[in-house]
This record gives sequence, C-alpha cells and structure tokens, in this order.
Amino acid sequence: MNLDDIRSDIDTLDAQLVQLLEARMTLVSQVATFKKMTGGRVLDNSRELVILDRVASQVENLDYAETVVNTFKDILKNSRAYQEKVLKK
Ligand SMILES: O=C(O)C(=O)C[C@]1(C(=O)O)C=C[C@@H](O)C=C1
Repeated sequence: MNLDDIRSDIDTLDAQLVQLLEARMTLVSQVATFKKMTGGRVLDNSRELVILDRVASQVENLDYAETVVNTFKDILKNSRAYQEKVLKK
C-alpha cells in the first residue's frame, strides 16, 4: 500500500465516523432535551466513568488504548459543550 491508498482508507473510515458521531449527537440531543425538561445537570461524572472504563476494556490493541480513551474524553467534552448550549436556549 502506498501513502495515497492508506489515506484513501482513512477517508473511508472518517466518513463512517462522521455518520456514527452524527447518530451519537442525535441521541445526545435527546438527552439534552430531557435534561432541559427535568432540570437535570449536563455533567454526569459516574456515567462518564462507566463509558470510559467500557471503552478502555473494548480496545483490543493496548498500544492504542490511551489514544482511543482520550478521543472519547474529547467526545464527552464536546457533548457537554453542545448540551450546555441547548440548555441555555
Ligand atoms: O448520559 C448523559 O447524561 C449525557 O448527558 C450524555 C453524555 C454522553 O455524551 O454520553 C454527556 C455528558 C454526561 O456527562 C454523560 C454522558
């Protein structure tokens, strides 16, 4: 495989990730609506610990574990930022 081939595979995976992240955000949006109606707080530390522990246990290649978990920390951070905006509206 040359560099262009590898990048083409990355582009294909990125397109799948975009779809999955969009689907996740649709669910996060539902959570935000629920919290707005019930007065719940956006941050749920215990839920985030469960997610991050599960993600860490699901990574098969331990060399990638830290990177993947950090990526999910970013996903959660951005999920919270999105929800805070929704709750302020
Ligand atoms: O499950 C929730 O309560 C959410 O708000 C969703 C979510 C997530 O993106 O998974 C985001 C923020 C919380 O701290 C925990 C989890």
